[in-house]
Amino acid sequence: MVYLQAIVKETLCLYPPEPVISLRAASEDCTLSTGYRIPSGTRLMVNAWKIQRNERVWPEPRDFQPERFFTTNKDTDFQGQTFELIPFGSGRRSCPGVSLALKMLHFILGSFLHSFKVAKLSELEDVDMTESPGLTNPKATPLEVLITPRLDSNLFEI
Ligand code: HEM
Repeated sequence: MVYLQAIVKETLCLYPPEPVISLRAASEDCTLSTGYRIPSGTRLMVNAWKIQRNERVWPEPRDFQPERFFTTNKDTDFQGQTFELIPFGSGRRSCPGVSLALKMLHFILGSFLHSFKVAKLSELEDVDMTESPGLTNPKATPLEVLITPRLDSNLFEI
Protein backbone atom coordinates (compact mmCIF):
# COMPACT_ATOMS: atom_id res chain seq x y z
CA MET A 1 0.00 0.00 0.00
CA VAL A 2 2.92 2.37 0.69
CA TYR A 3 4.20 1.88 -2.86
CA LEU A 4 0.71 2.43 -4.31
CA GLN A 5 0.48 5.70 -2.36
CA ALA A 6 3.82 6.76 -3.87
CA ILE A 7 2.47 5.90 -7.35
CA VAL A 8 -0.55 8.15 -6.75
CA LYS A 9 1.77 10.96 -5.58
CA GLU A 10 4.02 10.61 -8.62
CA THR A 11 0.99 10.54 -10.96
CA LEU A 12 -0.51 13.70 -9.41
CA CYS A 13 2.95 15.27 -9.63
CA LEU A 14 3.54 14.56 -13.34
CA TYR A 15 -0.10 14.83 -14.44
CA PRO A 16 -1.96 17.24 -12.11
CA PRO A 17 -5.71 17.12 -12.98
CA GLU A 18 -5.90 20.91 -12.49
CA PRO A 19 -2.59 21.98 -14.09
CA VAL A 20 -3.17 25.71 -13.69
CA ILE A 21 -4.64 26.70 -10.34
CA SER A 22 -7.30 29.37 -10.47
CA LEU A 23 -6.95 33.12 -9.88
CA ARG A 24 -5.27 34.65 -6.87
CA ALA A 25 -4.50 38.32 -6.11
CA ALA A 26 -1.22 39.40 -4.51
CA SER A 27 -2.09 40.87 -1.09
CA GLU A 28 1.12 42.95 -0.96
CA ASP A 29 4.04 43.96 -3.21
CA CYS A 30 6.63 41.22 -3.56
CA THR A 31 9.69 40.32 -5.63
CA LEU A 32 10.30 36.74 -6.70
CA SER A 33 13.77 35.12 -6.50
CA THR A 34 13.90 35.39 -10.31
CA GLY A 35 13.66 39.20 -10.04
CA TYR A 36 10.01 39.63 -11.14
CA ARG A 37 8.31 42.40 -9.18
CA ILE A 38 4.64 41.74 -8.44
CA PRO A 39 2.68 44.80 -7.27
CA SER A 40 -0.09 44.38 -4.71
CA GLY A 41 -3.45 43.49 -6.32
CA THR A 42 -1.93 41.72 -9.36
CA ARG A 43 -4.09 38.77 -10.50
CA LEU A 44 -1.99 35.58 -10.61
CA MET A 45 -2.49 32.03 -11.83
CA VAL A 46 -0.24 29.29 -10.41
CA ASN A 47 1.16 26.83 -12.96
CA ALA A 48 1.31 23.66 -10.81
CA TRP A 49 2.22 21.55 -13.85
CA LYS A 50 5.36 23.62 -14.44
CA ILE A 51 6.35 23.73 -10.75
CA GLN A 52 5.96 19.95 -10.49
CA ARG A 53 8.35 19.44 -13.41
CA ASN A 54 10.96 21.99 -12.36
CA GLU A 55 14.38 20.35 -12.53
CA ARG A 56 15.73 22.77 -9.91
CA VAL A 57 13.42 21.03 -7.42
CA TRP A 58 12.80 17.55 -8.85
CA PRO A 59 15.71 15.36 -10.01
CA GLU A 60 14.88 13.85 -13.44
CA PRO A 61 11.42 15.46 -13.33
CA ARG A 62 10.02 13.80 -16.48
CA ASP A 63 10.79 10.23 -15.36
CA PHE A 64 8.06 8.29 -13.57
CA GLN A 65 9.85 7.49 -10.30
CA PRO A 66 7.47 6.82 -7.37
CA GLU A 67 10.53 5.74 -5.34
CA ARG A 68 11.56 9.42 -5.04
CA PHE A 69 8.91 9.69 -2.30
CA PHE A 70 10.94 7.24 -0.17
CA THR A 71 14.23 9.09 -0.69
CA THR A 72 14.77 12.64 -2.04
CA ASN A 73 11.13 13.71 -1.49
CA LYS A 74 10.11 11.60 1.50
CA ASP A 75 8.77 14.65 3.37
CA THR A 76 6.79 16.00 0.41
CA ASP A 77 3.05 15.63 0.97
CA PHE A 78 -0.28 17.16 -0.12
CA GLN A 79 -0.81 19.38 2.92
CA GLY A 80 -0.02 22.46 0.83
CA GLN A 81 3.14 23.35 2.79
CA THR A 82 5.64 21.65 0.45
CA PHE A 83 5.16 24.00 -2.47
CA GLU A 84 6.93 21.77 -5.01
CA LEU A 85 3.86 19.47 -4.99
CA ILE A 86 0.52 21.31 -5.05
CA PRO A 87 -2.00 19.31 -7.16
CA PHE A 88 -4.67 20.25 -4.56
CA GLY A 89 -3.51 23.87 -4.31
CA SER A 90 -2.42 25.56 -1.12
CA GLY A 91 -3.77 27.96 1.48
CA ARG A 92 -7.32 28.94 2.46
CA ARG A 93 -8.83 28.10 -0.94
CA SER A 94 -7.02 24.76 -1.40
CA CYS A 95 -9.08 21.68 -2.24
CA PRO A 96 -11.37 20.69 0.66
CA GLY A 97 -11.82 17.25 -0.95
CA VAL A 98 -8.16 16.21 -0.64
CA SER A 99 -8.68 13.54 2.08
CA LEU A 100 -11.69 12.01 0.33
CA ALA A 101 -9.92 12.12 -3.06
CA LEU A 102 -6.80 10.34 -1.72
CA LYS A 103 -8.79 7.70 0.17
CA MET A 104 -10.89 6.96 -2.93
CA LEU A 105 -7.85 6.92 -5.26
CA HIS A 106 -5.96 4.47 -3.02
CA PHE A 107 -9.03 2.28 -2.44
CA ILE A 108 -10.23 2.17 -6.08
CA LEU A 109 -6.77 1.72 -7.61
CA GLY A 110 -5.83 -0.94 -5.02
CA SER A 111 -9.09 -2.90 -5.52
CA PHE A 112 -8.84 -2.60 -9.30
CA LEU A 113 -5.24 -3.88 -9.47
CA HIS A 114 -6.06 -6.64 -6.99
CA SER A 115 -8.89 -7.86 -9.25
CA PHE A 116 -7.56 -7.25 -12.77
CA LYS A 117 -4.39 -7.51 -14.84
CA VAL A 118 -3.80 -4.52 -17.11
CA ALA A 119 -1.70 -4.88 -20.27
CA LYS A 120 -0.71 -2.74 -23.23
CA LEU A 121 -2.33 -3.54 -26.59
CA SER A 122 1.09 -4.16 -28.09
CA GLU A 123 4.25 -5.24 -26.28
CA LEU A 124 6.24 -3.23 -28.82
CA GLU A 125 4.56 0.13 -28.36
CA ASP A 126 4.65 2.35 -25.29
CA VAL A 127 1.45 3.94 -24.02
CA ASP A 128 1.21 7.45 -25.50
CA MET A 129 1.39 9.79 -22.49
CA THR A 130 1.23 13.00 -24.56
CA GLU A 131 -0.98 15.60 -22.94
CA SER A 132 -3.25 18.05 -24.74
CA PRO A 133 -4.34 21.54 -23.67
CA GLY A 134 -7.37 21.72 -21.40
CA LEU A 135 -8.52 22.71 -17.96
CA THR A 136 -8.24 19.14 -16.68
CA ASN A 137 -5.05 17.97 -18.42
CA PRO A 138 -6.59 15.48 -20.88
CA LYS A 139 -4.43 12.95 -22.71
CA ALA A 140 -3.95 13.53 -26.46
CA THR A 141 -4.73 9.87 -27.25
CA PRO A 142 -7.41 8.01 -25.28
CA LEU A 143 -5.92 5.17 -23.21
CA GLU A 144 -6.56 1.70 -24.62
CA VAL A 145 -5.51 -1.32 -22.54
CA LEU A 146 -6.42 -4.99 -22.14
CA ILE A 147 -8.06 -5.83 -18.84
CA THR A 148 -8.35 -9.45 -17.70
CA PRO A 149 -9.66 -10.80 -14.38
CA ARG A 150 -6.98 -12.00 -11.94
CA LEU A 151 -9.43 -13.78 -9.68
CA ASP A 152 -11.48 -16.89 -10.29
CA SER A 153 -14.29 -16.16 -12.80
CA ASN A 154 -17.04 -17.42 -10.47
CA LEU A 155 -16.26 -14.50 -8.13
CA PHE A 156 -17.57 -12.14 -10.85
CA GLU A 157 -20.90 -13.97 -11.25
CA ILE A 158 -23.95 -12.27 -9.78
C1 HEM B 1 -7.66 13.97 -7.44
C2 HEM B 1 -8.72 14.66 -7.08
C3 HEM B 1 -8.76 16.16 -6.90
C4 HEM B 1 -7.84 17.11 -7.28
C5 HEM B 1 -6.49 16.92 -7.98
C6 HEM B 1 -8.38 18.40 -6.87
C7 HEM B 1 -7.74 19.61 -7.07
C8 HEM B 1 -8.26 20.83 -6.70
C9 HEM B 1 -7.59 22.10 -6.90
C10 HEM B 1 -6.20 22.29 -7.54
C11 HEM B 1 -8.41 23.07 -6.42
C12 HEM B 1 -8.13 24.60 -6.43
C13 HEM B 1 -7.29 24.90 -5.18
C14 HEM B 1 -6.77 26.30 -5.15
O1 HEM B 1 -7.33 27.19 -5.82
O2 HEM B 1 -5.76 26.52 -4.41
C15 HEM B 1 -9.60 22.43 -5.92
C16 HEM B 1 -10.68 23.11 -5.35
C17 HEM B 1 -11.80 22.49 -4.89
N1 HEM B 1 -12.03 21.13 -4.79
FE1 HEM B 1 -10.79 19.67 -5.45
N2 HEM B 1 -9.60 18.21 -6.26
C18 HEM B 1 -9.87 16.86 -6.24
C19 HEM B 1 -10.97 16.24 -5.67
C20 HEM B 1 -12.00 16.89 -5.03
C21 HEM B 1 -13.09 16.22 -4.35
C22 HEM B 1 -13.24 14.70 -4.22
C23 HEM B 1 -13.90 17.21 -3.88
C24 HEM B 1 -15.18 17.12 -3.11
C25 HEM B 1 -15.73 16.01 -2.64
C26 HEM B 1 -13.31 18.48 -4.25
C27 HEM B 1 -13.86 19.72 -3.97
C28 HEM B 1 -13.27 20.93 -4.25
C29 HEM B 1 -13.88 22.24 -3.96
C30 HEM B 1 -15.27 22.49 -3.36
C31 HEM B 1 -12.95 23.21 -4.35
C32 HEM B 1 -13.11 24.74 -4.29
C33 HEM B 1 -12.50 25.24 -2.97
C34 HEM B 1 -12.57 26.77 -2.86
O3 HEM B 1 -12.65 27.45 -3.89
O4 HEM B 1 -12.51 27.29 -1.73
N3 HEM B 1 -12.16 18.24 -4.93
N4 HEM B 1 -9.49 21.08 -6.09
